[in-house]
Amino acid sequence: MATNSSPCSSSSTNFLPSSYIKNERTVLLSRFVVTVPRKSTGVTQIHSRAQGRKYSHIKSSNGHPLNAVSLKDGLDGKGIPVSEAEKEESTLSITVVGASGDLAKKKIFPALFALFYEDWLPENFTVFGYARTKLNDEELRNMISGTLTCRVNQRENCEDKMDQFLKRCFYHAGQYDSEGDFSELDSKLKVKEAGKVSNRLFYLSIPPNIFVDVVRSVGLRASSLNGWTRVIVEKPFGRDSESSGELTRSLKQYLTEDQIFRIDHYLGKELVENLSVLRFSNLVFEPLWSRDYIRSVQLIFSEDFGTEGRGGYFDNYGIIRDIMQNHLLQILALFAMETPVSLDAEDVRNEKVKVLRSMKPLKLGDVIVGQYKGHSKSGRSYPAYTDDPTVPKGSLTPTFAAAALFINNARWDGVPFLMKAGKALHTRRAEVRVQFRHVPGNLYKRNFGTDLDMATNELVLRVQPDEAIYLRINNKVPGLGMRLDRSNLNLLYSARYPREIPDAYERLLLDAMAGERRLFIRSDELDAAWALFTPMLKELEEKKIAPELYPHGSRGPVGAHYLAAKYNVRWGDLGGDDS
Ligand SMILES: NC(=O)C1=CN([C@@H]2O[C@H](COP(=O)(O)OP(=O)(O)OC[C@H]3O[C@@H](n4cnc5c(N)ncnc54)[C@H](OP(=O)(O)O)[C@@H]3O)[C@@H](O)[C@H]2O)C=CC1
Ligand SMILES: O=C1O[C@H](COP(=O)(O)O)[C@@H](O)[C@H](O)[C@H]1O
Repeated sequence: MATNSSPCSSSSTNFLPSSYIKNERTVLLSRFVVTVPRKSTGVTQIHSRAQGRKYSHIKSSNGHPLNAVSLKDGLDGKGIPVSEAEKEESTLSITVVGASGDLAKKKIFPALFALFYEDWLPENFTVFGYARTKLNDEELRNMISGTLTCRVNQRENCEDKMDQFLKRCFYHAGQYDSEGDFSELDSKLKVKEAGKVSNRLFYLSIPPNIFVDVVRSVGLRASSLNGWTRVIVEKPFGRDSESSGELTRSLKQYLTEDQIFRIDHYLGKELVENLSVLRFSNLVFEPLWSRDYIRSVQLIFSEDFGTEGRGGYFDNYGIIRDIMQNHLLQILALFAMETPVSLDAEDVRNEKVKVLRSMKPLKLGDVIVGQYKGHSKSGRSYPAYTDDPTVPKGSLTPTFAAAALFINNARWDGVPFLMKAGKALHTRRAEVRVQFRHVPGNLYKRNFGTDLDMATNELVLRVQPDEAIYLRINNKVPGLGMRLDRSNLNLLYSARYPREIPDAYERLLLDAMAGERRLFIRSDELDAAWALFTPMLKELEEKKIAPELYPHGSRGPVGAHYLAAKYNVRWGDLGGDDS
């Protein structure tokens, strides 16, 4: 079967011709219509190898079977049905570029192992680590073995599974801008692929200044000749509209948009994924989902540790770019979008872009910034942000910010979407809080006391830790009198679903393998997101606005309260009676 003959449409298919990658190599290939014959292997043998594995019916996160998604309804690039044998003949190699780094060790290798542990990876898979650090295969295995864990509730065969997984892991040391080094990687990949249809996923777990170098080398020297090639790009995608646009243009010299998987790991979190389910599959919520009933929406992120070792990266970005412009804004878009036509990636992303483009660019007057200072408590001292040796002295980079955003459409006109994000605060938490309006003419007003705010209903989606969805309602305290209190209707995940919740990276890696783009950021979404934040960020930096200092481990600067008060709202996380 010929696989290399023509440039492909933008659909996702397991048999994307190599010309799907725009580069010298593929231009050549498409010009001379090179075809790579697929070696055939015994069908019986392949079937027996595949017996009992989940991968033959893998589902991506929107419920599509993996094969249906990645093989485009079981057709190859020319509409020819692809047999089961052919599907199983393909290989998948996942190359983690920046394998020696923090994210790779902490998240990516463990997520790959978790997928392997639960039989989500295909039969023929290989994992390669790539970085400059000189390591051999065994050293890579030793390095990552310390961070692999088995599901708490399924520890059987854990050691065996780890050994099996580690045997599939290999390492190639190379420079990020060296086409020669990537050619060598290509040769090693080919050996593992053994002439089968090869699908290649590259995870760029590296600093952003080398994204383009790597994509160039991958595109020119290490892309698949007969299968698909996809690249997962980690954030930050630029630091403003211009640099983000420049990055997108540069990447698109070597890749098509459909090959670029811009990851925002918050989209892979269980509760974020559930947001649309909650809204669109329950009759009770959607009718309330508008300015008619909702008084404010709050998106809150806090960490109880500082930049710790990442100060060098962080100082160039700050909390607004690190958390708000991506993670919190993505949640906002999912929260506020109209009902998509379907769960297909483009339908969902079209709705998200519409919301983002309906928003008013953030004004400096609607933002407050803070930075943590050193603090001593119970004989222990906690460092200031500027005590980090990788942070320049006198840095004005915000480690905390609160902002009020507005959506200029009929559904949300006038509703403040308040965001708050900070490092080195008193707790680690991420949540969405929906505050409903006061009950009009309430029969029970006098039972609430003077503070009507205390009596508003609030729906809380606690993304982490202790995933939960709860609704704060007014309730009669049992007894002969008529005393009301606020109680929670509480769906605590650990009680309802005792199974361990997969890490966000597992879901996202699986989707990238399946060619499912719904949870990845499209370039127009990214443009719209930067358009909202860039003017304010520029002004903040040009005016050298000094952040309000807050003690390490505190609840953050008081300015956040004034910002909420400006819109007649209180932060819901400060009420103190959370479940
Ligand atoms: N760590 C985290 O929690 C998160 C990280 N990210 C993003 O993921 C990506 C990777 O993050 P992380 O693992 O923390 O990054 P690291 O700083 O650990 O870098 C990863 C690897 O890249 C190489 N590298 C580092 N600096 C340079 C440089 N200046 N020039 C060339 N190579 C360099 C190093 O490998 P070697 O020297 O061996 O080549 C290093 O091990 C980044 O884009 C980051 O923003 C996103 C979310 C969370
Ligand atoms: O993207 C980032 O996210 C982490 C927080 O992720 P979480 O899944 O642990 O909540 C944050 O620490 C980091 O600064 C940021 O770059």
